[in-house]
Amino acid sequence: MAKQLDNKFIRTPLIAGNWKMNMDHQQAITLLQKLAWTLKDANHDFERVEVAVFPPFTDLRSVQTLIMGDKLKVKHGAQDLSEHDSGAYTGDISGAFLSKLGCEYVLVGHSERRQYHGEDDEICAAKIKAAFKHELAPVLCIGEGLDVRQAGEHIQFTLAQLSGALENLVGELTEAQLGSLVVAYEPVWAIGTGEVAGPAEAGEMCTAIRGRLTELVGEEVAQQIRVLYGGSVKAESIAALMAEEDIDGALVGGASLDATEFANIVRFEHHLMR
Ligand SMILES: O=C(CO)COP(=O)(O)O
Repeated sequence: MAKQLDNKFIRTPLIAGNWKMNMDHQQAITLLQKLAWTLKDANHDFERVEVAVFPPFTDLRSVQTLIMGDKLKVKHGAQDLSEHDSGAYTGDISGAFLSKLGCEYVLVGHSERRQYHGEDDEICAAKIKAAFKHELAPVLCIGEGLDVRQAGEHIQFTLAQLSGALENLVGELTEAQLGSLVVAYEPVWAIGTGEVAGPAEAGEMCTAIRGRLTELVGEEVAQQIRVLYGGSVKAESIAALMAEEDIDGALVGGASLDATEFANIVRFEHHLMR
């Protein structure tokens, strides 16, 4: 979320861990407990840097129970949702169910869903709408593949994904809803490869995303929307990324499965003593 100070919006950094298809519900409890203890020992200020985890669907009830029971300040979300509320959609998960499980966020259009499940901008738009309907803040994932990057067309490609998902929705959403949106720039060539985008390159893209958001929703709302970077983020690379003006956090994959490493990413301002 963003706070207004002297007519300037201060966006609270968000460090989010996308566990993907890893950690059953028992492993999820162990990982989340270790993360919570590590951050508590470091006196982490969750108001200063927000922390969220995105476990597999089967873990969400266990995660919700642990967070509620131990009053943890870690937030949680889901990795996907159906564009439908209920009905004959075998295997799909409704945003209504996710909201009941305490989810505050939901990923929409992750590149792996675009790749393996054929999710396009139209489906992403429908999922964003469903997310807001069920009071979930959507995290819209966009980003180019290696071929597009090598062709030097990565900025227009990524901005087209952003516009494709949002432009027909803007008139139906409130400013509060739009301001709660999160956009995650995740260049596909950096996901799972160990090749993190350089801060300048990631920063340039996120500034371009902020510019397109301004065109779509206006300056005031665009300044509230957090733009994250994702793609091989590690404790050693996060600080330089966060120094970029339009990067408000990270969507972390592999490194989020290691509580100490992820806690060091969260504590990017002052890494934990190893
Ligand atoms: O896809 C990602 C997060 O959603 C990034 O994954 P990695 O951090 O493993 O590259």
